[in-house]
Amino acid sequence: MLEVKQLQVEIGKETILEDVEFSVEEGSIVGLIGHNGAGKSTVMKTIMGWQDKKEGTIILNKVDQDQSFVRFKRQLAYIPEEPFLLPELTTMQHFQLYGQSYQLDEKTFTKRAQELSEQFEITDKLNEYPESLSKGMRQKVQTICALLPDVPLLLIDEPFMGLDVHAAQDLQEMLVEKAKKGTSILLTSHQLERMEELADTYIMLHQGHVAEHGLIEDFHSLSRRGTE
Ligand SMILES: Nc1ncnc2c1ncn2[C@@H]1O[C@H](COP(=O)(O)OP(=O)(O)OP(=O)(O)O)[C@@H](O)[C@H]1O
Repeated sequence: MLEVKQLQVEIGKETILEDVEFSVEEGSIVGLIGHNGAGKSTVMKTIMGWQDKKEGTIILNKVDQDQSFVRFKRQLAYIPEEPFLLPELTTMQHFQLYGQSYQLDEKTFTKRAQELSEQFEITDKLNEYPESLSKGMRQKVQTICALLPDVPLLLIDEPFMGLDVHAAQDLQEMLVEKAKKGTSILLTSHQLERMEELADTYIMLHQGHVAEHGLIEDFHSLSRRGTE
């Protein structure tokens, strides 16, 4: 589904990612794990095209990022670590912007926007601008934007960070449901217990390299062994 090959990223003179290779299967949840600064967000941003790569190929459902960027991009949605909302748009206008850019038909858009707003309990915030929302609410708006379209791949950076316990649990269940229906999910989280519950496989980055990868059960035993 997603194939990342020989990815190299430089920022200024520094090599941030070197020879990063991994793949994500259809309907699987892959946890991208690593210390602060390991390169997790850079992987996400490079897949999104927010960060240039020096070398490597990124292919999603046979569409090469370098050859057909618009077709590539329409197949994925991203929830960045920090909510990235436009100050001049209300919550609903953000949803509409995403609905249009992913070409959702009106009926599907209205149904999903309503369902997700109810699930995330922000129906009373639809006409508010980002500056009057709390951080957690902005995170919810950003999350809903990414969940509105049914894309083959979701990239999610620290999805549970700003969310309260209930919202985090709801989101976890929604992601599992999405994956069951065939969506592939690549996510980062420092909340390793949640990652162990959610992910099928893991990729551990260390200083811009893939240090380890495997089934999440094996990560579980490794992390336990480390604390014993
Ligand atoms: N715009 C930038 N300019 C310079 N260096 C950067 C920039 N963005 C990232 N880096 C560097 O790239 C490295 C990887 O950063 P990245 O944000 O990908 O790490 P991360 O694994 O997501 O960390 P965290 O867990 O703290 O979110 C770090 O050393 C960081 O300082």
